[in-house]
Amino acid sequence: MEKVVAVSAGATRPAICSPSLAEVDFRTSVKMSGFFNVSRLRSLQPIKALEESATASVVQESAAISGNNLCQNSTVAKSTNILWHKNSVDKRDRQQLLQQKGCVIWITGLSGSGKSTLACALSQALHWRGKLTYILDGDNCRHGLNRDLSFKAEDRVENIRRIGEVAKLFADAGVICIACLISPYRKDRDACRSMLPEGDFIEVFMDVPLQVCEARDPKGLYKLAREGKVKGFTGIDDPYEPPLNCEIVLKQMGDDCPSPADMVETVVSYLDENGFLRA
Ligand SMILES: Nc1ncnc2c1ncn2[C@@H]1O[C@H](COP(=O)(O)OS(=O)(=O)O)[C@@H](OP(=O)(O)O)[C@H]1O
Ligand SMILES: Nc1ncnc2c1ncn2[C@@H]1O[C@H](COP(=O)(O)OP(=O)(O)O)[C@@H](O)[C@H]1O
Repeated sequence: MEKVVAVSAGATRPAICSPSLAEVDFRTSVKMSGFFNVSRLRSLQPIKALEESATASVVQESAAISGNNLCQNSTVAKSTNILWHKNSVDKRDRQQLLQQKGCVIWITGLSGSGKSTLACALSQALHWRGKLTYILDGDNCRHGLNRDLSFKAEDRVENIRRIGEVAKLFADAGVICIACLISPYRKDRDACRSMLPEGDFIEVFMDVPLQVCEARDPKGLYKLAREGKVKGFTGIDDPYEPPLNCEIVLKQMGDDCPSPADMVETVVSYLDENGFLRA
């Protein structure tokens, strides 16, 4: 796997700015050409052939997209007598429409390491390039989808698994899905990786020292954890397992943390070089 280390802040990088007219025009034309491609595809393919291919590939599709590795995950499958329904519009069609490849950018790191800041800046930069993104933020998901989960180990495992499953659906929709959650356990991040086709899970490690995160402490939670008022806080009295071999490491160099714009550039370059920004 390729490892990219971000340069330290101080290097001159273009600032994130609003879209130019040329970019807006490009965006419009991408949408239009995508629409015509899919319409043409559908009109050329007889309905019967579509139905046959739908039935024939029940097993393949469920293995590729659904849960062929469900048993490796934390939950045991309890549903029985279920069949996978294949749709006539598939991931390739959606990617053609969007002129991009669906994938998951999984941002992991301590609280305060800058996960949400990067996710937000990255989503904005890609949006301006006409790319469809969606952010799954751990904090935000805990307001709804994962509101029943605490921070004890088994609930964190389930939090990671659910976000992994949702991220997989977004990637299948052709979207560049940005998941940003502490996800402290290596095994569970790897389980999310294994849900996706090879190469489509891009793990980004915010390699920021605990002291820096603690000094930032934007929510005051480190202070509460040090005072013993919040128990089981990651990095203080709960573990964080850094990735061993992830795609991108965004590392603090000396006293300088790379700026969000530098980090965005590193990730966008990776996406570009690996073909995710075209169909
Ligand atoms: N005990 C404990 N440990 C760590 N974090 C805590 C805890 N309690 C609350 N918070 C806040 O919840 C945010 C982390 O949620 P995640 O869903 O990303 O966590 S995890 O992946 O399930 O470990 C995290 O947000 P971020 O700072 O954005 O990471 C914290 O603000
Ligand atoms: N690259 C950066 N350099 C300096 N400060 C940053 C950087 N990224 C984020 N921050 C600041 O650090 C704090 C935590 O960032 P946040 O994105 O909320 O982290 P996380 O989502 O990992 O908890 C915020 O106050 C944010 O403004």
